[in-house]
Amino acid sequence: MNRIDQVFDRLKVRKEKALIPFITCGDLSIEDTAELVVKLEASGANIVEIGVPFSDPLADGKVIQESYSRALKNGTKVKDVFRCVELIRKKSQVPVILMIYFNVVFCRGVDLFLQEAKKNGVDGIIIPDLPLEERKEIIESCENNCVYLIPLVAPTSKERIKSITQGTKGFVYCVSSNGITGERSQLNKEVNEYLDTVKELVEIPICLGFGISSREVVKEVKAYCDGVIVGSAVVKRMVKSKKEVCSFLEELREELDLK
Ligand SMILES: O=P(O)(O)OC[C@@H](O)[C@@H](O)c1c[nH]c2ccccc12
Repeated sequence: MNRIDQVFDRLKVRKEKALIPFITCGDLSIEDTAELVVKLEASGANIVEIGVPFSDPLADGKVIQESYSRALKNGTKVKDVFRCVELIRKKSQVPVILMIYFNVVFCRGVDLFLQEAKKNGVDGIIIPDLPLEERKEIIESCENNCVYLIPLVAPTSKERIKSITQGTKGFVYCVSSNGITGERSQLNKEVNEYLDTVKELVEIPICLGFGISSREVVKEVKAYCDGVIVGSAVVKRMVKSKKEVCSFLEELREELDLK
């Protein structure tokens, strides 16, 4: 069974929500990135999303763009990302999802990429710029390797939500608002209705990401989704100190667990 399903099954029984931090691979050293993932799990993360640095991250805001630039400057390549997951697997079974731009997968070769992902212990991938025409080939290869392709839906997806999510597994990533990643002081007011709409259309868990940067925002949305994804707010703290990221996660965990 895929580790992502195991996590959501467990959370469902306990009536808990998933906390999913995003970090860039290779902004810190590969060893430190792996060590941080283990610490994030101990601080309350249920799944970890790891960004594969890319030179032209068109869906990302300033914080993640700059983190990717530093990681690329450090020489981070796809093989280093796999090595990082391999290191994580020596110490932890936390589900790992790679956030990766299509070009990087394509250059490696879809099948080869997914075989390596599986071999090193990756559980899912998110490809924000995946053209629908290319999806079939990727989904097939994902199936063969038991790696889940996590679909992304946005408030503008509307009647396409069903087709975007069809045949996908793990969870649906609901983007809170159009635009790029990055902290927002407030989420758009209709986010709860949008989450209710998605929930009605899909059978797998739904998680919300984009602009979740504080305990207050988590409090507002937690009842409407099965988990939250927190990127820029984590990356910003990660470069300051690992301790700071961990206490931030503990705070969000506490909020999610408040009934
Ligand atoms: O940074 P934010 O606003 O907290 O959003 C999560 C996000 O960082 C992470 O899931 C992510 C990083 N890069 C992406 C590209 C597309 C979709 C999602 C992402």
